[in-house]
Amino acid sequence: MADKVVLLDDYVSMFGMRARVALAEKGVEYEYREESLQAGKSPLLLQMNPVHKQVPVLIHNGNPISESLIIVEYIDEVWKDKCPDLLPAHPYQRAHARFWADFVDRKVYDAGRRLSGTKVEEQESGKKDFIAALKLLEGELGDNPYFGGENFGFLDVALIPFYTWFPAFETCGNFSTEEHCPKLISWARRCMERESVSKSLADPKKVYDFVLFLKKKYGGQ
Ligand SMILES: N[C@@H](CCC(=O)N[C@@H](CS)C(=O)NCC(=O)O)C(=O)O
Repeated sequence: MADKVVLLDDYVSMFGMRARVALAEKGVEYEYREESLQAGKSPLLLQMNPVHKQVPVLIHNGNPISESLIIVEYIDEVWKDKCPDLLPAHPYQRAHARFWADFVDRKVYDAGRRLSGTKVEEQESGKKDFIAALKLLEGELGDNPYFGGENFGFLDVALIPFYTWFPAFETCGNFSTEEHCPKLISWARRCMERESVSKSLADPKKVYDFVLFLKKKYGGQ
């Protein structure tokens, strides 16, 4: 029997984009179900992710998998024969890739949320922390084409969706990521040359519109 794969997602979600990129890398066909979170959560989302009630959720033959990094690992393990593994083979390198992906969630996401948020007192510290986190990631990239070395891998999948949010962050914080982290921007452009990435990521203009919508909703300027 053919696999039935469904992705519950929100178009502008950086976490959902990770699942989309990983599925595209592996050439997995799936049904995309947009959860318009502003309009409320669907009964299916609440049933499939009763703990966090968040997207993305991957439903594979009826079994739900939540949390974007866990989803990417799951996709990598299940569709092994489709393309080179996203996670490295060596346990130390796997741990290293997971460490930096976790860093993206703790530092980059958190700083971006603050810098594009509505609390003026948090915006400046968010901007400072965002640039500092990207500089650390740029150091981790070094002179490699990808975080996975020569091959596009797990940390590339974890970070590249944030690139679609950069214009919104830059406009909110009045700065240029490229001025601070030119090598990281070259990396992002390299990733965008992959069809699996370019066809899976959101349009940055729509992301920016979403940020403006949130600002208006929660009372920012
Ligand atoms: N750690 C989660 C974060 C997921 C997340 O924050 N999803 C957001 C959309 S970007 C969501 O569903 N928000 C609705 C809510 O939290 O109620 C992951 O990596 O999947």
